Amino acid sequence: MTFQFNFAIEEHLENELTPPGVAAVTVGSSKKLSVSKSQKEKQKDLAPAPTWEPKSVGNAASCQHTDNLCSATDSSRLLEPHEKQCCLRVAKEHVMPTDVKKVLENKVIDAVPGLQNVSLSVVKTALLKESCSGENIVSKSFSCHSDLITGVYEGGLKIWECTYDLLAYFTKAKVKFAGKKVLDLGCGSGLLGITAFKRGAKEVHFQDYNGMVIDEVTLPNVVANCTLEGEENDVKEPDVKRGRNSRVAEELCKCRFFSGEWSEFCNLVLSSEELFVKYDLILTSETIYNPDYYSTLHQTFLRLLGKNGRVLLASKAHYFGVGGGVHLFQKFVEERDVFETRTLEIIDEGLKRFLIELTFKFPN
Ligand SMILES: C[S@@+](CC[C@H](N)C(=O)[O-])C[C@H]1O[C@@H](n2cnc3c(N)ncnc32)[C@H](O)[C@@H]1O
Repeated sequence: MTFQFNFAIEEHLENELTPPGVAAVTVGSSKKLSVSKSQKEKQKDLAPAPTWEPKSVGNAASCQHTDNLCSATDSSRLLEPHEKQCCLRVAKEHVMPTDVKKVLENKVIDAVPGLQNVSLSVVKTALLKESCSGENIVSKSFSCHSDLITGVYEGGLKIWECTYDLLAYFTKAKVKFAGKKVLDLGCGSGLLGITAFKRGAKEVHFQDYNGMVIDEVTLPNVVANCTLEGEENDVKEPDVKRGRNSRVAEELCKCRFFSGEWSEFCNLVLSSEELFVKYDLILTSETIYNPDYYSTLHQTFLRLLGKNGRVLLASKAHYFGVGGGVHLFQKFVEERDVFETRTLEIIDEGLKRFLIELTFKFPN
């Protein structure tokens, strides 16, 4: 296991935050941190080296080769006592500001094939500078050398590679979104939901564990993809501009944003409308890494998926360090006997990855 920290940060921050025994190395234009040799050797014992080898998944994903996952016990050593208990993060709906352009203030836009995405390194640097405000997930993740801290930060400030697998599948399999109600579950950057939205979904809901991810990444990404297109032909006439702005606002009303733990999120959405219409499609990428969450995740599908709906799930075969993976999850689902699982695709290059569909076994 290569134990690298993927955040690009400014040098002065790095000096302040580099824990003892950790060496900073420069890779290309971004700084990466690696743990001291003895820690690295320990990690080697935990995971077979070849499975951690970098792989290429196209331009956009090429900088995100490795996942640094630490188990609950590993990460809890670095947490405050109150954070060590597994807490149910309360769910909350995040409302789109009236002036949508405000969401993009201080954001730098990166190119992801066919989509806009705020630069995650810029977001992380800004969050680090804000030091202790908010959830402080970036500095905690930094201290843990991990892309995940169980119950504190669940990885939404990175685009995980299975997102790209699912995006490619949408095109290859001509997945239909028109008129559908879609949930991007564990959305992080929200690229799956954004694609569904751009391809005609009737309504798209985005959920992430961390409110900060929704505010700093998901919302800006939705706005960027809704408003930036055709910006270069920007019109000067106020009437035309007003018309277009109201059309954008109308479009954005089709999106809703939620943070919080899955069972709390279910309670919130189910009670948010008198007659909640369940989702036709639940899209979810890299959300089955932790077996402790399987029961809640299964319940979420059960409670929120329409009877003829389907879940499209993308995952690595196995997540070293946390223990989850496709076979374990499929076994869990089979034992519950509620959903049928079908393997749609196996991507067998670099880290083995799977695309899976879940549908109700007995829709009636
Ligand atoms: C590894 S990240 C993947 C992010 C994104 N789907 C991607 O592929 O880039 C896992 C996501 O699942 C969500 N998540 C994981 N466990 C969760 C839980 N127990 N409750 C709520 N959200 C959870 C996190 O918010 C996070 O965004």
